[in-house]
Amino acid sequence: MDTTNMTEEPASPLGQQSALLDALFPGFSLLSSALYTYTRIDLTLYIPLILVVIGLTLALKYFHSYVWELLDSSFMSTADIRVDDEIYSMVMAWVAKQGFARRSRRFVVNANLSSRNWYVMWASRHKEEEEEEEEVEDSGLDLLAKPKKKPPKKLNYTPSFGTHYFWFKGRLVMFKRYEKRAQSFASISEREEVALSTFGRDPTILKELLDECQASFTRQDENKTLIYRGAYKPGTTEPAWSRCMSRVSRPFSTVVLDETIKKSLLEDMRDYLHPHTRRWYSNRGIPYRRGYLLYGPPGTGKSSLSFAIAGYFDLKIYIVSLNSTAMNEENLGTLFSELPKACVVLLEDIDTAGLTHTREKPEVIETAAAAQPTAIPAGVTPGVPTANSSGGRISLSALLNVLDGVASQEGRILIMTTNHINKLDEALIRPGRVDMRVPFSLADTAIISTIFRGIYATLEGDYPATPKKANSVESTSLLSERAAAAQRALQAKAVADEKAHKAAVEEARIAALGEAFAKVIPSGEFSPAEIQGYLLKYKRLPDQAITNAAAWVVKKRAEKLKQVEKEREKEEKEKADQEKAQKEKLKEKTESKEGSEAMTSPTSTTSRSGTSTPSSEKEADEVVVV
Ligand SMILES: Nc1ncnc2c1ncn2[C@@H]1O[C@H](COP(=O)(O)OP(=O)(O)OP(=O)(O)O)[C@@H](O)[C@H]1O
Repeated sequence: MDTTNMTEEPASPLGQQSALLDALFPGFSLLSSALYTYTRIDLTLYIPLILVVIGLTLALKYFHSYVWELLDSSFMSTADIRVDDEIYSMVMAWVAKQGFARRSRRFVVNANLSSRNWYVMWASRHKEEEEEEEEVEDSGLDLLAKPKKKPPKKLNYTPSFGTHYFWFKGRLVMFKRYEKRAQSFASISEREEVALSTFGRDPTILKELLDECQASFTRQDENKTLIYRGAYKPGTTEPAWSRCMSRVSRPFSTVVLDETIKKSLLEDMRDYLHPHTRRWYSNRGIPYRRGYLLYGPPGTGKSSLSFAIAGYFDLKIYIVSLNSTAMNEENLGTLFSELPKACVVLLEDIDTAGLTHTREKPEVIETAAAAQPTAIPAGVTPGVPTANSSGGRISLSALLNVLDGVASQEGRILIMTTNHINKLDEALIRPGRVDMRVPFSLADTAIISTIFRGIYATLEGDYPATPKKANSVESTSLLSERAAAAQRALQAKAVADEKAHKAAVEEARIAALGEAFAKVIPSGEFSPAEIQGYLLKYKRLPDQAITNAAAWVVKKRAEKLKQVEKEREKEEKEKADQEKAQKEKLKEKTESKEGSEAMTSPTSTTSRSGTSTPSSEKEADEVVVV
């Protein structure tokens, strides 16, 4: 009897089906035979069941997404939020403060201020400001006390990709953050998309939510000047304004400037920004724009005044860096066309912007710009800079086109600052482009003492308030309520009077010291920035500042002399180098000319004069050339 066949394992029932199943589910036969060997379970028997389950799952998935899509398109309202729009930062900053974001199990964490996302910067900055406030409250008056060790910076959390649910005003809202697969080349933060949805066809609740996000964002910016700079939109080479920071608005009074100039500047701007003025301009066909030129030596307050103006009129400030490597006419035009209706546009140090000083050669740069209309990698503008003879990327004509062009938003205040007004082309500062010129000068006696008073005046919030004394009236329980109130009022008045008297005495003392200081500092020799820098070394020691002022003047003069000497040497060296280079160029030219003459000689020389050129005549030629 052949026992071999009896002891043999029964043939696997997979048989011929295995090839087909393997094609459908790779590795199926392997898995099935392994399962059969160890558990004696024949998977092929379950295939119909497995297929039904898979089919059902797919059908359910399809049905679910179909139903969801139907629901989404017919019964839901959705707000799509673009990541390159400011509202994105507003929504994310709001979301970061919500409970559902804090409880989220999958989240995005940001730690650093240099994050691309403005909302992170915003949130961190506000946290820092809150911490600073707390620090001020906690610290005493001991200025020599060792600073407390700061705790590590708090992290910011926002929900990660997926759908997150939360309640807003009794309605269920979905916060969806997902990846845009179409842009798989961009970084993950640039690919993301955000949307807010709610059930119901009425989107009012979403609009209310977005309003709240905006309100909470802007509430933090009260009394602040918002500063914007040109930047590329995330993941693109399209220029757009990007909010780079917000600063506590500088009170106009802290910029020291001739009072009449200040007053007329303010009146002019107030009139320009008046709601009726726009109509006045349009009725007369005059473009509703106004330009100001602030000129004067460095450190005299031009930028400070620009920021103070923006703060005073509660306008955003847009800073244009004409020197930026990524700036060209096209980008500048786009940025100007995207300015809001009323704002301050600041073109700083316009004389150093490398504008061509003529309007005759614009075609060179335009050709170059046309050849390179898009795809400017951040920080690089290939081709364009070389077209500009003075090294800038924008020609004067291009800038003028942008300033006057149809794309340039009406209603803006244009402020240009310069240290060298005489270096500017007349076309740039002609009336219509510059309607008011504001001179800034080195500090005279009045400015010196004003700066001194500004530094040493005791202002609200300089020091923590002294702890309140126990109210003696409270304890006198025998006094009637009315008498106690009267006494309290009297006491408060006495305290206020005493405070006012002390403040007046202190003010007079500082004013006298300011005058003494102004006598030591020569008028018209130092900029307000230099004087402020000196006084900051003696922040709380006005007497010492006066005592050491004369020595500072001597030191500063020596430094300035040295600087002038250095600059002169540099200029002389540059001049000598230029002359040398010119001579070498000429020499090369002459040599090549001689060479070509020698090659064509004697025919050419004979044809010119009929005789061979005598050496003396050749020398004479050379002299003429030189
Ligand atoms: N007129 C001024 N009044 C008050 N502060 C001033 C004045 N001038 C300069 N300062 C102080 O000096 C510093 C530098 O001033 P600012 O940047 O405004 O000068 P600037 O004229 O714009 O200089 P630059 O031409 O170099 O850009 C600031 O901190 C500012 O507070």
